Amino acid sequence: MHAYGSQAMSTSLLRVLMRRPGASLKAAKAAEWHYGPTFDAERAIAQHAHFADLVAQSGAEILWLEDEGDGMADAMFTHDPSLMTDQGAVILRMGKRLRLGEPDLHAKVYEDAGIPILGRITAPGSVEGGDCVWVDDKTLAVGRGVRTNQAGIEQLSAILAPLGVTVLGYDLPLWLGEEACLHLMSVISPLTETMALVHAPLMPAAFYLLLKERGYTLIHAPEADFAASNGLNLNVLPTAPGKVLMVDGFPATKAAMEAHGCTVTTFEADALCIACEGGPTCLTRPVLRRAL
Ligand SMILES: NC(=O)NCCC[C@H](N)C(=O)O
Repeated sequence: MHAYGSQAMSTSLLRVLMRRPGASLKAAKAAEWHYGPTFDAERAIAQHAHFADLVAQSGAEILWLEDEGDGMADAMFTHDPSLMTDQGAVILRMGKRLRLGEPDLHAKVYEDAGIPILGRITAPGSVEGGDCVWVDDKTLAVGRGVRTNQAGIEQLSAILAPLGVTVLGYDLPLWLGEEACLHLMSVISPLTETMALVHAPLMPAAFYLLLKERGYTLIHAPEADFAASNGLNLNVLPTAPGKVLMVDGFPATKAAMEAHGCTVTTFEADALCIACEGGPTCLTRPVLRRAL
């Protein structure tokens, strides 16, 4: 079996790139990184360790990056600096200035692991992984917003065209402003190949309609949970179809997924996810997903 490859969001997670937060997170100033009032680096590190245990227990092999003090506090959100395809990785370029160094970390991991790199997004283009959603294995939806721009979408489209992949760009709203993190994945988490948890009011309308046309079942996450969690109730990681990891404390969202047959495991993440604006999908870059 190949040790890489994924053009899906919810098939079984077999291999994943993660970065263990450490010295850089401890040194991070919340105001500079736009972290919220519940930020506490020591607790975030402990919560990340528990989350990583759950990922490992799901059966996924974790490729680890270590945080030894390079100053890249957000690099624990490994979903964003690269994208995986069935043919290899694409190295992205971050829209958040403080994160510009991260794609090189991913390029090195892939080179060391013998995973081909298909291309790289270059200035003035920017694309973050959190803005990319595989609708099916030949259709990639990309949110155009504060983090991902039109130049980036055009570059990504050219890199993926030889794979027969169509890239569709959708405008995101500004919502809480330029400094905040609103990715396309902030308003949708695929749960199976045809079911997703969504926050419809912030979804690009044309994207919402595309999913309905494709026969997706859209589960509307309770709006009170979305507001209370800074949107992190919605950011759930499938480790297999219908089997997800989610941030603890939002039972109504959990119940909505369970009512659709999902198995949901929660972990405490107030200091990690809610404070740092990134959930379980953001903390993981799937390297290998397969339908088993
Ligand atoms: N895919 C994601 O939604 N990633 C979350 C990234 C959070 C990080 N603090 C950021 O602002 O980029």
